[in-house]
Amino acid sequence: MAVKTEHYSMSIAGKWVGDELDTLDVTNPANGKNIGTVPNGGEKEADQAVQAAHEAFASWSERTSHDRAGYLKKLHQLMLENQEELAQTMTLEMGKPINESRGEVNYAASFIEWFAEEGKRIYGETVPTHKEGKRLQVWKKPVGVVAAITPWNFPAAMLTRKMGPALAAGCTVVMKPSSDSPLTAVKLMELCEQAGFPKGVVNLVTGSSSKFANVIMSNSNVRKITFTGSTDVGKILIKQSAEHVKNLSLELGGHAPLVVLDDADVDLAVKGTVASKFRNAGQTCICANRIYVHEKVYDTFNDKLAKAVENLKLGDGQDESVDVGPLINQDGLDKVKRHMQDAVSKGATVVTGGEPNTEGGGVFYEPTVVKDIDESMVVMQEETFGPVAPVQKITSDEEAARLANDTPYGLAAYVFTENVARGTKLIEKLDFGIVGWNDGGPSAPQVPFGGMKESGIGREGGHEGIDAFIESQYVSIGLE
Ligand SMILES: NC(=O)c1ccc[n+]([C@@H]2O[C@H](COP(=O)([O-])OP(=O)(O)OC[C@H]3O[C@@H](n4cnc5c(N)ncnc54)[C@H](O)[C@@H]3O)[C@@H](O)[C@H]2O)c1
Ligand SMILES: O=C[C@H](O)CS(=O)(=O)O
Repeated sequence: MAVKTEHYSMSIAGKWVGDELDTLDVTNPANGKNIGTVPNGGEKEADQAVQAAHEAFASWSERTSHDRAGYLKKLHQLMLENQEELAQTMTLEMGKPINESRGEVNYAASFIEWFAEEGKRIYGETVPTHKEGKRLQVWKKPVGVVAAITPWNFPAAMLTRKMGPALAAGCTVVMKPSSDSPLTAVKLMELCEQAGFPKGVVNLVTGSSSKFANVIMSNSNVRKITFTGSTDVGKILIKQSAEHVKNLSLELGGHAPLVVLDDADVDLAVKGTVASKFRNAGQTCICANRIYVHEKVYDTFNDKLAKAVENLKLGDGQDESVDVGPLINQDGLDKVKRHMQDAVSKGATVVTGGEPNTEGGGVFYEPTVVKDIDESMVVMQEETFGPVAPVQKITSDEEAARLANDTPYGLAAYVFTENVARGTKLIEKLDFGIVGWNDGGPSAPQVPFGGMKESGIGREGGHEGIDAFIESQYVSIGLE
């Protein structure tokens, strides 16, 4: 794809705006080249977007769910028709291999499709009365204006996983993507415009996150804030939300354990480990971060995993044959290097990989397997967010459960065993919102995705995913 440095705009109240503002550069992490600029929006633009969403809310929420579904289904169709442009944009701005980007577009579109229909199933209740002359009902209504803040690692899916249910429920939306990957959001906004969403129903602001947060936390017209990103930022937002008791949904960081028991199908476990660990160069919230392998299969697993990892091709995601792209930026590379230096200094052994590669201005790290790991190493304590598979030996199911749960995080976990009883008993002990059992890729639009402990509050996707955008209104009807 020919890369030209283009300026892109924000969209507020159906108008493309912000061209008078300073700009933020968007950089291709595979080569460090500037691929575009977006407006560096501030509090004024955030306020304007909230006002536009507020003014559009009454008419949008009064439409029927079937009418709203029509717009969402049109957006779904446009996303699939424009899959290649969305995917190419995604790969250019955040490095994901092009085939993964194409997959993400389909995944992102699936949330729009699924929630177009789910919006038709927002049922109220009639509650048996306790008193003659009274009738008790529970009505469901859209929460109102929704502010959505999203991360860079899934530039399309993290937005549609929020805007899909929000719009289906009758809410209007103000989106603020990561400044590391705003261009996919711009393209998505263009498709919303083509789908015919009324002006102000969907708005896109780019620029300062903290200024955007200041506005959405203090503006009474914002009734819901939905955030996906790191636990550290999530904690900042929780504190900020206290002053006006803002309704928050949080999808935060992970540090997934992956447990291989001695009766596991080792080939399947290796396949699942590669699928989970090296997707998006290890930069997903549910990547296996800590791998625990029973001593009886430890050597076999490590040998097979190393062979599989050595077959992974590292390079520019625009190359169709590449399996692992760059990290998002130098900070991401530095964190991976820090984790590896700490592990090796404490006795870990690199089985394959283990080196950074910044040739041509990119920020790459070789797909890596490292063994002789123990829990004192930082790689087993902090989310690495990179293509490093640290493997620690275990001797029992009990030790597996103890080590797996020994983390503030609780997003995803993986268990490989062929024994139903062992798997059931182990998974029941795990404090994680998502568990892959003999499966390294659990995500889907129709299931509740989210974490326990410091991995978040609430769920996205599935029946539960639309609840975040609905208020229950109890109506007590006197018939005297
Ligand atoms: N649980 C999930 O579903 C999920 C999904 C994707 C990513 N993540 C997590 O996100 C992290 C990686 O993404 P990231 O680097 O973009 O995370 P991040 O927390 O640095 O940024 C996320 C978003 O928040 C914005 N932001 C940053 N500081 C802010 C502030 N003070 N106030 C308001 N907004 C602010 C950023 O601009 C970005 O848009 C990882 O921890 C990953 O596990 C979680
Ligand atoms: O990075 C976090 C994403 O939610 C992972 S997934 O694409 O939903 O599996």
